[in-house]
Amino acid sequence: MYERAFDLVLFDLDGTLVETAPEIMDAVNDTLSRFDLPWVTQTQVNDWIGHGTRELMVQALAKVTASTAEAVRGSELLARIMLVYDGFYERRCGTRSQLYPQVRETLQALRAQGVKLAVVTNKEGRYTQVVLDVHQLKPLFDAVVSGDSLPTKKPNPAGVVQCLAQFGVSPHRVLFVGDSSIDAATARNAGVSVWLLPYGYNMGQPIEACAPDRVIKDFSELLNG
Ligand SMILES: O=C(O)COP(=O)(O)O
Repeated sequence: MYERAFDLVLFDLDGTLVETAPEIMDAVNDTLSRFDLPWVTQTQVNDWIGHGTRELMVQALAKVTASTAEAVRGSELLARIMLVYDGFYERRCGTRSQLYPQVRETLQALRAQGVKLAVVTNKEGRYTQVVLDVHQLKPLFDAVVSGDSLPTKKPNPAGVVQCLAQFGVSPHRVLFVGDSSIDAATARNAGVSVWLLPYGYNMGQPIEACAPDRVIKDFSELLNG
């Protein structure tokens, strides 16, 4: 039984709470089509998720224009692409994403135990809100920190530190639940425990390589631990 081992549990979003990659790929390819550029594959998109949507598009553009990420980052094309992506992502969001098994039930059970819950994602705020709204997740969280909420993103621990301060919780009472080496590094940088799920987006690497405190097979282990 969980028995309040943690007073605050922080969750990554993409690949942890929600399987988002299929519709992200759709929106990326909608956008690339609009600019007469070739499509990218699902595997490529999965491996680019983790550093925020803008960075994902940097990688996609570098790939399809045979350019470098550095050249794309400063380009005027990227700015125009992101504006177009916004519209396509709005339309695609909720069409092919889904909560992973037992996510809603587990979040509700943790709340019933008095555990504070927060999302700490590198996804930009405008996209985070769309995903949380579409899946009716907002009421389940006490705080949401997105990739552009603060001057830094994960693996910088600032988002975690902000949540600790907001809820007055010390690091040894905090758990980070994620799906990637970015989440593992974030938790370590903040001095909190980290449990990782193997089914998300970890840039093609096995989750064990991140050396989390635990690898859990699904959300039920957050309650039955
Ligand atoms: O949008 C991204 O690339 C990453 O989002 P995540 O931090 O929720 O995995």
